[in-house]
Amino acid sequence: MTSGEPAVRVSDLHKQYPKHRAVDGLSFEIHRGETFALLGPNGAGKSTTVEILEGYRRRTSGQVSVLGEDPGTAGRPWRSRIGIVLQDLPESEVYGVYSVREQITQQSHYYPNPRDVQEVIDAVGLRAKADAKVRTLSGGQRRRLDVALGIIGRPELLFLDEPTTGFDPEARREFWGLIRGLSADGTTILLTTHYLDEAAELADRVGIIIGGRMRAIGPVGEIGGDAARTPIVSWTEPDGEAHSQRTPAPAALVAELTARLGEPRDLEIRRPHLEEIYLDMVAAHAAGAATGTEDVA
Ligand SMILES: Nc1ncnc2c1ncn2[C@@H]1O[C@H](COP(=O)(O)OP(=O)(O)OP(=O)(O)O)[C@@H](O)[C@H]1O
Repeated sequence: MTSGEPAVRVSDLHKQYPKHRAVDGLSFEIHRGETFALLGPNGAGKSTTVEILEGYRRRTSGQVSVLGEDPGTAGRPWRSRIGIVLQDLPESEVYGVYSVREQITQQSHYYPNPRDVQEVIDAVGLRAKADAKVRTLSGGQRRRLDVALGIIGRPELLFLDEPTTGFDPEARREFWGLIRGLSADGTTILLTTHYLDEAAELADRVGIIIGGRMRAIGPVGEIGGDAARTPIVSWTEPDGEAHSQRTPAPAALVAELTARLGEPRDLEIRRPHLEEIYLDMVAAHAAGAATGTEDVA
Protein backbone atom coordinates (compact mmCIF):
# COMPACT_ATOMS: atom_id res chain seq x y z
CA MET A 1 0.00 0.00 0.00
CA THR A 2 1.27 3.46 -0.79
CA SER A 3 1.77 5.99 2.02
CA GLY A 4 -0.98 8.30 0.74
CA GLU A 5 -3.57 5.53 0.68
CA PRO A 6 -6.14 5.54 3.51
CA ALA A 7 -6.00 2.72 6.06
CA VAL A 8 -9.63 1.90 5.32
CA ARG A 9 -11.65 2.68 2.21
CA VAL A 10 -15.29 1.65 1.95
CA SER A 11 -17.31 2.42 -1.13
CA ASP A 12 -21.04 1.74 -1.64
CA LEU A 13 -21.03 -1.17 0.82
CA HIS A 14 -24.18 -3.27 1.10
CA LYS A 15 -25.01 -6.17 3.37
CA GLN A 16 -28.31 -7.92 2.87
CA TYR A 17 -29.32 -10.52 5.45
CA PRO A 18 -32.18 -12.81 4.35
CA LYS A 19 -34.83 -10.54 5.85
CA HIS A 20 -32.98 -7.33 6.57
CA ARG A 21 -30.70 -4.85 4.82
CA ALA A 22 -28.17 -4.11 7.57
CA VAL A 23 -25.81 -1.92 5.50
CA ASP A 24 -27.28 0.17 2.73
CA GLY A 25 -24.69 1.94 0.55
CA LEU A 26 -22.04 2.96 3.05
CA SER A 27 -18.97 4.93 1.92
CA PHE A 28 -16.20 6.33 4.11
CA GLU A 29 -12.45 6.42 4.58
CA ILE A 30 -10.20 6.26 7.62
CA HIS A 31 -6.85 8.00 7.22
CA ARG A 32 -3.61 6.46 8.38
CA GLY A 33 -2.89 7.31 12.02
CA GLU A 34 -6.43 8.53 12.60
CA THR A 35 -8.75 7.51 15.44
CA PHE A 36 -12.21 7.15 13.92
CA ALA A 37 -15.34 6.46 15.97
CA LEU A 38 -18.34 4.75 14.45
CA LEU A 39 -21.52 5.72 16.28
CA GLY A 40 -25.12 4.67 15.86
CA PRO A 41 -28.09 3.22 17.71
CA ASN A 42 -28.54 -0.52 18.34
CA GLY A 43 -29.03 -2.34 15.07
CA ALA A 44 -27.66 0.52 12.93
CA GLY A 45 -25.18 -1.74 11.15
CA LYS A 46 -21.94 -0.90 12.97
CA SER A 47 -20.92 -4.44 13.94
CA THR A 48 -21.83 -5.79 10.52
CA THR A 49 -19.65 -3.13 8.90
CA VAL A 50 -16.73 -3.68 11.27
CA GLU A 51 -16.92 -7.47 10.85
CA ILE A 52 -16.76 -7.02 7.06
CA LEU A 53 -13.64 -4.84 7.51
CA GLU A 54 -12.11 -7.48 9.79
CA GLY A 55 -12.71 -10.18 7.19
CA TYR A 56 -15.15 -12.07 9.41
CA ARG A 57 -18.30 -11.37 7.41
CA ARG A 58 -18.99 -11.39 3.66
CA ARG A 59 -20.42 -8.33 2.01
CA THR A 60 -23.27 -8.44 -0.46
CA SER A 61 -21.71 -5.78 -2.70
CA GLY A 62 -19.40 -2.76 -2.71
CA GLN A 63 -15.66 -2.17 -2.49
CA VAL A 64 -13.65 -2.52 0.71
CA SER A 65 -9.93 -1.99 1.15
CA VAL A 66 -8.22 -2.40 4.54
CA LEU A 67 -4.48 -1.71 4.68
CA GLY A 68 -4.49 -1.98 0.91
CA GLU A 69 -6.16 -5.40 0.70
CA ASP A 70 -9.64 -6.84 0.37
CA PRO A 71 -10.44 -8.35 3.78
CA GLY A 72 -12.64 -10.93 2.06
CA THR A 73 -9.60 -12.55 0.45
CA ALA A 74 -6.55 -11.29 2.41
CA GLY A 75 -4.33 -13.91 4.04
CA ARG A 76 -2.35 -14.43 7.21
CA PRO A 77 0.30 -11.69 6.67
CA TRP A 78 -2.51 -9.12 6.39
CA ARG A 79 -4.21 -10.49 9.50
CA SER A 80 -1.01 -10.03 11.51
CA ARG A 81 -1.13 -6.29 10.68
CA ILE A 82 -4.51 -5.75 12.32
CA GLY A 83 -5.54 -6.04 15.98
CA ILE A 84 -9.03 -6.82 17.15
CA VAL A 85 -10.64 -6.25 20.53
CA LEU A 86 -14.11 -7.78 20.32
CA GLN A 87 -16.89 -7.17 22.77
CA ASP A 88 -17.76 -10.10 25.03
CA LEU A 89 -15.09 -12.64 24.12
CA PRO A 90 -16.41 -16.08 24.98
CA GLU A 91 -15.11 -17.28 28.34
CA SER A 92 -13.14 -20.50 28.05
CA GLU A 93 -11.88 -22.78 30.80
CA VAL A 94 -8.63 -23.48 28.94
CA TYR A 95 -8.04 -19.76 28.45
CA GLY A 96 -8.73 -19.20 32.15
CA VAL A 97 -6.07 -21.56 33.53
CA TYR A 98 -3.19 -19.51 32.07
CA SER A 99 -1.79 -16.46 33.77
CA VAL A 100 -2.08 -13.02 32.19
CA ARG A 101 1.60 -13.09 31.23
CA GLU A 102 1.37 -16.62 29.76
CA GLN A 103 -1.68 -15.72 27.74
CA ILE A 104 -0.09 -12.57 26.26
CA THR A 105 3.23 -14.36 25.63
CA GLN A 106 1.45 -17.16 23.79
CA GLN A 107 -0.40 -14.67 21.62
CA SER A 108 2.82 -12.78 20.84
CA HIS A 109 4.21 -15.87 19.09
CA TYR A 110 1.65 -15.49 16.31
CA TYR A 111 3.16 -12.20 15.12
CA PRO A 112 6.35 -11.39 13.23
CA ASN A 113 7.17 -8.22 15.18
CA PRO A 114 5.35 -8.31 18.52
CA ARG A 115 5.58 -5.70 21.27
CA ASP A 116 7.47 -6.55 24.45
CA VAL A 117 5.17 -8.58 26.73
CA GLN A 118 6.05 -6.70 29.93
CA GLU A 119 5.63 -3.34 28.19
CA VAL A 120 2.14 -4.33 27.10
CA ILE A 121 1.24 -5.60 30.58
CA ASP A 122 2.34 -2.26 32.01
CA ALA A 123 0.55 -0.26 29.31
CA VAL A 124 -2.81 -1.87 30.08
CA GLY A 125 -2.28 -1.51 33.84
CA LEU A 126 -2.12 -5.23 34.67
CA ARG A 127 1.34 -5.33 36.30
CA ALA A 128 -0.10 -6.35 39.68
CA LYS A 129 -2.10 -9.13 38.00
CA ALA A 130 0.57 -10.37 35.59
CA ASP A 131 0.88 -13.75 37.30
CA ALA A 132 -2.77 -14.15 38.23
CA LYS A 133 -4.85 -16.76 36.43
CA VAL A 134 -7.10 -15.18 33.82
CA ARG A 135 -10.25 -16.71 35.37
CA THR A 136 -9.60 -14.78 38.60
CA LEU A 137 -9.68 -11.36 36.89
CA SER A 138 -12.54 -8.91 37.35
CA GLY A 139 -14.61 -7.86 34.33
CA GLY A 140 -12.65 -4.64 33.85
CA GLN A 141 -9.33 -6.45 34.18
CA ARG A 142 -10.46 -9.02 31.59
CA ARG A 143 -11.22 -6.15 29.23
CA ARG A 144 -7.70 -4.79 29.75
CA LEU A 145 -6.33 -8.25 28.94
CA ASP A 146 -8.47 -8.26 25.76
CA VAL A 147 -6.85 -4.96 24.79
CA ALA A 148 -3.38 -6.35 25.60
CA LEU A 149 -4.08 -9.33 23.29
CA GLY A 150 -5.28 -6.93 20.60
CA ILE A 151 -2.13 -4.78 20.65
CA ILE A 152 0.64 -7.35 21.36
CA GLY A 153 1.17 -7.91 17.63
CA ARG A 154 1.93 -4.19 17.08
CA PRO A 155 -1.06 -3.72 14.74
CA GLU A 156 -1.12 -0.92 12.19
CA LEU A 157 -4.90 -0.87 12.52
CA LEU A 158 -6.73 -1.62 15.75
CA PHE A 159 -10.45 -2.41 15.93
CA LEU A 160 -11.96 -1.58 19.31
CA ASP A 161 -15.55 -2.69 19.72
CA GLU A 162 -17.18 -0.99 22.73
CA PRO A 163 -13.94 -1.25 24.66
CA THR A 164 -14.93 0.35 27.97
CA THR A 165 -18.31 -1.24 28.61
CA GLY A 166 -18.35 -2.16 32.31
CA PHE A 167 -15.36 0.01 33.25
CA ASP A 168 -15.50 2.19 36.34
CA PRO A 169 -14.91 5.92 35.62
CA GLU A 170 -11.28 5.83 36.70
CA ALA A 171 -10.54 2.77 34.57
CA ARG A 172 -12.15 4.50 31.58
CA ARG A 173 -9.90 7.55 32.00
CA GLU A 174 -6.83 5.29 32.26
CA PHE A 175 -7.95 3.36 29.22
CA TRP A 176 -8.35 6.59 27.25
CA GLY A 177 -4.75 7.41 28.13
CA LEU A 178 -3.69 4.03 26.76
CA ILE A 179 -5.56 4.63 23.50
CA ARG A 180 -4.04 8.09 23.12
CA GLY A 181 -0.60 6.52 23.59
CA LEU A 182 -1.28 3.98 20.83
CA SER A 183 -2.52 6.76 18.59
CA ALA A 184 0.59 8.84 19.31
CA ASP A 185 2.65 5.80 18.21
CA GLY A 186 0.90 5.97 14.83
CA THR A 187 -1.71 3.21 15.27
CA THR A 188 -4.87 3.74 13.23
CA ILE A 189 -7.90 3.03 15.41
CA LEU A 190 -11.50 2.22 14.54
CA LEU A 191 -13.60 2.55 17.64
CA THR A 192 -17.27 1.68 18.06
CA THR A 193 -18.87 2.99 21.21
CA HIS A 194 -22.18 4.01 22.71
CA TYR A 195 -20.41 6.48 24.98
CA LEU A 196 -20.51 9.81 23.18
CA ASP A 197 -18.08 11.38 25.64
CA GLU A 198 -15.61 8.61 24.79
CA ALA A 199 -15.93 9.37 21.08
CA ALA A 200 -15.53 13.11 21.75
CA GLU A 201 -12.42 12.46 23.88
CA LEU A 202 -10.65 10.03 21.58
CA ALA A 203 -11.75 10.43 17.99
CA ASP A 204 -10.28 12.70 15.34
CA ARG A 205 -13.45 12.12 13.34
CA VAL A 206 -16.74 10.39 13.97
CA GLY A 207 -19.21 8.76 11.60
CA ILE A 208 -22.87 8.36 12.57
CA ILE A 209 -24.63 5.34 11.06
CA ILE A 210 -28.40 5.06 11.24
CA GLY A 211 -30.38 2.48 9.30
CA GLY A 212 -27.25 1.16 7.54
CA ARG A 213 -26.29 4.56 6.09
CA MET A 214 -23.76 7.19 7.05
CA ARG A 215 -25.83 10.18 8.19
CA ALA A 216 -22.97 12.44 9.27
CA ILE A 217 -19.20 12.27 9.21
CA GLY A 218 -16.54 14.71 10.28
CA PRO A 219 -14.42 16.07 13.13
CA VAL A 220 -16.23 16.04 16.49
CA GLY A 221 -16.32 19.85 16.55
CA GLU A 222 -18.03 20.07 13.16
CA ILE A 223 -20.44 17.14 13.16
CA GLY A 224 -24.03 18.03 12.33
CA GLY A 225 -23.09 21.35 10.70
CA ASP A 226 -23.63 24.86 12.03
CA ALA A 227 -27.37 24.48 12.63
CA ALA A 228 -26.87 21.53 15.00
CA ARG A 229 -24.24 23.50 16.88
CA THR A 230 -26.36 26.59 17.61
CA PRO A 231 -25.35 27.79 21.10
CA ILE A 232 -27.55 27.15 24.13
CA VAL A 233 -28.04 29.91 26.72
CA SER A 234 -29.38 28.78 30.10
CA TRP A 235 -30.24 30.78 33.20
CA THR A 236 -32.58 30.76 36.19
CA GLU A 237 -35.39 33.34 36.52
CA PRO A 238 -35.90 35.14 39.87
CA ASP A 239 -38.93 32.85 40.56
CA GLY A 240 -36.51 29.88 40.45
CA GLU A 241 -37.60 28.53 37.06
CA ALA A 242 -34.75 27.24 34.91
CA HIS A 243 -34.73 28.31 31.26
CA SER A 244 -32.66 27.39 28.27
CA GLN A 245 -32.82 28.77 24.76
CA ARG A 246 -30.95 27.98 21.55
CA THR A 247 -29.90 31.07 19.68
CA PRO A 248 -27.35 31.97 17.01
CA ALA A 249 -26.92 35.33 18.83
CA PRO A 250 -26.14 34.40 22.46
CA ALA A 251 -24.52 37.77 23.26
CA ALA A 252 -27.73 39.64 22.36
CA LEU A 253 -29.82 37.31 24.54
CA VAL A 254 -27.42 37.72 27.47
CA ALA A 255 -27.54 41.52 27.04
CA GLU A 256 -31.34 41.41 27.13
CA LEU A 257 -31.33 39.16 30.21
CA THR A 258 -28.83 41.41 31.95
CA ALA A 259 -30.92 44.52 31.21
CA ARG A 260 -33.98 42.80 32.69
CA LEU A 261 -32.49 40.81 35.58
CA GLY A 262 -29.14 42.36 36.39
CA GLU A 263 -26.67 39.47 36.79
CA PRO A 264 -28.67 36.39 35.60
CA ARG A 265 -28.52 33.45 38.00
CA ASP A 266 -26.80 30.23 36.80
CA LEU A 267 -25.95 31.83 33.45
CA GLU A 268 -24.27 29.44 31.05
CA ILE A 269 -23.56 29.63 27.31
CA ARG A 270 -22.38 26.50 25.56
CA ARG A 271 -22.44 24.61 22.29
CA PRO A 272 -24.48 21.38 22.23
CA HIS A 273 -22.40 18.36 23.21
CA LEU A 274 -21.81 15.59 20.69
CA GLU A 275 -24.37 13.52 22.60
CA GLU A 276 -27.12 16.13 22.12
CA ILE A 277 -26.33 16.51 18.41
CA TYR A 278 -26.32 12.74 18.02
CA LEU A 279 -29.64 12.27 19.86
CA ASP A 280 -31.25 15.01 17.75
CA MET A 281 -30.06 13.21 14.63
CA VAL A 282 -31.40 9.83 15.78
CA ALA A 283 -34.73 11.40 16.77
CA ALA A 284 -35.02 13.22 13.42
CA HIS A 285 -34.33 9.99 11.59
CA ALA A 286 -36.92 8.09 13.65
CA ALA A 287 -39.51 10.84 12.98
CA GLY A 288 -38.71 10.72 9.25
CA ALA A 289 -39.00 6.94 9.21
CA ALA A 290 -42.35 7.12 11.04
CA THR A 291 -43.83 9.59 8.53
CA GLY A 292 -42.44 7.68 5.58
CA THR A 293 -40.11 10.47 4.46
CA GLU A 294 -37.09 8.23 5.09
CA ASP A 295 -36.51 5.17 2.92
CA VAL A 296 -34.96 2.90 5.48
CA ALA A 297 -34.90 -0.86 4.99
N1 LIG B 1 -26.38 -12.79 11.17
C1 LIG B 1 -27.43 -12.00 11.03
N2 LIG B 1 -28.53 -12.41 10.39
C2 LIG B 1 -29.61 -11.62 10.21
N3 LIG B 1 -29.67 -10.34 10.63
C3 LIG B 1 -28.60 -9.85 11.28
C4 LIG B 1 -27.43 -10.64 11.51
N4 LIG B 1 -26.52 -9.88 12.18
C5 LIG B 1 -27.11 -8.68 12.35
N5 LIG B 1 -28.34 -8.66 11.81
C6 LIG B 1 -29.27 -7.51 11.79
O1 LIG B 1 -28.66 -6.45 11.08
C7 LIG B 1 -28.90 -5.20 11.72
C8 LIG B 1 -27.58 -4.52 12.07
O2 LIG B 1 -26.94 -5.26 13.11
P1 LIG B 1 -25.53 -4.84 13.71
O3 LIG B 1 -25.16 -5.89 14.69
O4 LIG B 1 -24.59 -4.57 12.59
O5 LIG B 1 -25.90 -3.47 14.44
P2 LIG B 1 -25.03 -2.58 15.44
O6 LIG B 1 -25.09 -1.19 14.91
O7 LIG B 1 -23.70 -3.19 15.63
O8 LIG B 1 -25.88 -2.67 16.78
P3 LIG B 1 -25.41 -2.68 18.33
O9 LIG B 1 -25.16 -1.26 18.70
O10 LIG B 1 -26.65 -3.21 19.01
O11 LIG B 1 -24.22 -3.59 18.48
C9 LIG B 1 -29.78 -5.52 12.93
O12 LIG B 1 -31.11 -5.27 12.59
C10 LIG B 1 -29.55 -6.98 13.17
O13 LIG B 1 -30.69 -7.60 13.74
